[in-house]
Amino acid sequence: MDTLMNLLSPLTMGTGAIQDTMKLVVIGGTVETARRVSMSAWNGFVDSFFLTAHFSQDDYPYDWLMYWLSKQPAWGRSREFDITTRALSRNGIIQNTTGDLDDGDDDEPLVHGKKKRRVTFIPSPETTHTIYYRGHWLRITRTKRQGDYGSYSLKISVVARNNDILKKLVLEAKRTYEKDAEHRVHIFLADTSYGIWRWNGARQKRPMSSIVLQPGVKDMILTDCKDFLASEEWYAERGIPFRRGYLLHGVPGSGKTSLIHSLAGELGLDIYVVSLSSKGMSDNMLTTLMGNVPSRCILLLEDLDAAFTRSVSRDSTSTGAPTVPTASTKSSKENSDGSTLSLSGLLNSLDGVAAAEGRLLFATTNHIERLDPALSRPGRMDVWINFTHATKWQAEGLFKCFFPAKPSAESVELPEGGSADASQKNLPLPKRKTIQIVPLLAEEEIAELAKRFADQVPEDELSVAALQGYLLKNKTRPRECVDEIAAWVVQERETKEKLKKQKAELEAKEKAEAEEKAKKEKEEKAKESKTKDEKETNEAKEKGEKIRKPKKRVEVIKAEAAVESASSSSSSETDNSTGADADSEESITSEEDETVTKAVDAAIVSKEKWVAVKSQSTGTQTTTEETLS
Ligand SMILES: Nc1ncnc2c1ncn2[C@@H]1O[C@H](COP(=O)(O)OP(=O)(O)OP(=O)(O)O)[C@@H](O)[C@H]1O
Repeated sequence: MDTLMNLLSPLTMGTGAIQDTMKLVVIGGTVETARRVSMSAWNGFVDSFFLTAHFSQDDYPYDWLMYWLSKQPAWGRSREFDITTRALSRNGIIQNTTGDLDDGDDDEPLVHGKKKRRVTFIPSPETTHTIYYRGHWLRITRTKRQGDYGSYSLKISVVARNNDILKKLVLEAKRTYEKDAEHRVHIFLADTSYGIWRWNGARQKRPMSSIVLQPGVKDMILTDCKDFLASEEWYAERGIPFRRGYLLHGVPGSGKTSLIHSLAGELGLDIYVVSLSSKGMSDNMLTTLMGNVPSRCILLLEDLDAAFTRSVSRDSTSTGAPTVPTASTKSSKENSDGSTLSLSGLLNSLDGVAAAEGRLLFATTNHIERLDPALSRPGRMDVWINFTHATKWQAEGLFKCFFPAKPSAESVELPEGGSADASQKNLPLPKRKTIQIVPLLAEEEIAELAKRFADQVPEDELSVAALQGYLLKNKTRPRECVDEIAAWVVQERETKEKLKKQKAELEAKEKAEAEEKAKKEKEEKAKESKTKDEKETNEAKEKGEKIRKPKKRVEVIKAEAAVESASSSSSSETDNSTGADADSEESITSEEDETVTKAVDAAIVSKEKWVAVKSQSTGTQTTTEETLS
C-alpha cells in the first residue's frame, strides 16, 4: 500500500484542487438540473391552465386573425416581428397590391405617380409573442407546417377558465377582416400543382351602375342571385341540390367578366377562378378543387370553350364517375401541357356528389356553339345571358357614365365619379379627392350629347370595350368626343377590315405552309420507304450469294475428291476436272451456312480418310486400284 501511495504521490499533489473542482461540477450540475426540472414543472403547471387554439392557414379564421394581429398596436412594442408592405393573405401568399389591406390613408397624395405604401407588422414565424387582450395575456406562435406546401399555422394560448376569450377574439378578428373586405372582392385562383385555392388579390368593388347592359338584364341577374342565396331551406325541403349556374356567352369585350366582378361586390362574395385549360388540370384535380370551394362564393369557369378546343371530349363509355387516367386513356387524352380533363370529369365536378353546395357558378364563353349540350343543360347552367356588341342604348349609357352631369349644388371640387345623375347613384363615394378636370355640363346638355353620341355609333358592330377605349381617350372632352365619334367609327371599321385581311392572309399563309410541309413529309416518307425496300432487296441478294458460294465449295471438294480418287485408281488417267477454286476465306455465319460448312467438313474428312487409306496401301505396295483390279 505504501508503495502504491509512493507511486501516486506526484499525482496526488493537487488532490485538494481537483476535489474542489469536482465538488463545484457536482453542485453546479445539480443546481442546473434542479432549475431545469423546476422550470419544466412550472411550464407544465402553467400550461395546464392555458387554453390553446390552432388555426390552419387553409381556413378563413387564420386570415381573420393574421389581419387582426396586423392591426394590433402591441406589435409596436414587440421585439421581433415581420414587416411587410404587402397585403396579408390567405395561404400566406403575400401579394403585392396597389390597395393594401392596411390602406387607410387614401387622402395621401401620390408620390412620383405611385400611392404611398403603409407597412404592416405581422408575427414572425417560430417565435412566441405575447400581447395583452381584454385582461388576458395571449401567447401567439406562428409555425411552418411540416411536409406541407409551405403553409403556416397559428397557435394562440391564453390563461383562462373557459374558452370565451378565444371565441371573442376570433369573432372580433372576423368582424375587423370583414369590415375591410366590405369594399373589396377577394379573388382566389386554382393551383393545379397542389389542388388548392390560392389568394390572388383583393380588388376594389365595381359598382353595378358602371356596367351598361340592355335594360333589365342587370336587375334580372342580381335578383336571381339574391333570391338563390336566400333560399337554402327551400332547396333543402325539395331535395334540390343548392346550386345555381349562369352561362354568360357572347362576343369578347362585352362585359361578361366585369358583370361577375360587379355582382361579387354587390353580393359580398369572393370569386374562385378556375381555368380548365391550365397545366396539370385533370378530372380528379377539378373534383378536388370544386369540393374545396366554400359554400357561399362565386365559382368562375372562364372561357369554357377553350377547354373544348383543347380536345376535352365526352367519353361515351364514362359513367360520370371521377376517373384516374390509365395508360391507355392517358395517351389518347393527355395534352402537351399534361392536362387530362374529360367532359364527364367536368360534369361530375360540377354536380357530382363531391361538388360544393351554395355556390354560384358562372361560366363564360365566346363560342356557345362549341359547348356540349350536357354542359349547358338546366341544373348546370340555369340562366343564360347573351352579350352582344354595343347597342345604341349601351353607347348612350356608357357616355353618361363617363361624363357625369353637373350637380344641382355648385361645387368647384367634385369627388371623381360623384354625380347627381340618378343613374350614377349606385356609384361608391370615392375616398381620394382630386381636382376636377372634366368640364361639368348641365344634365340636359349631357343627355343631348349622349343621344348624339349614340346615334353615330352603329348598332351591334363595335364592342363595348372598344367604345370604352375611345371614351377614355377623350375623358376630358365631352363635346369633341361626340364631334369626332363618326371619324373614329370609320377609322375603327378600316382597322377592323385591315385586321381581318391580315388575319385571312396569315391563315392562308399558314395553310399553304402546312400543305407544303405535309407534301414534303409525304415525299420524304416515300423516299425513305424506297431506300428501305432497296436495302432489303440488296440484303436478300447478298444472303443468296453467301449460300450459293459454300455450296459451290462443297461441290468443288467433292469433285476434287472424285478426281483424286480417280487419279489414285489410275495414275495415267488425266485429270479432266476443271472446277473453280473454293473460296476458303469466305466466312459463314448464318445457320444455313453452318449446315453447309458441316457438309464441307464432312467432305474434307472423307477426303483425308481416303488419303490415309491411300498412303497405307502405298506402304504395302498395293494400291487400291491394284486391289480392286
Ligand atoms: N357592358 C359593359 N359595361 C361596361 N363596361 C364594359 C362593358 N363591356 C365591356 N366593358 C369594359 O370592357 C373591358 C372588357 O370587358 P370584360 O373583360 O368584362 O369583357 P368580356 O366579355 O369578359 O371579354 P372576354 O370574353 O374577352 O373575356 C372592361 O374594362 C369593361 O370595363
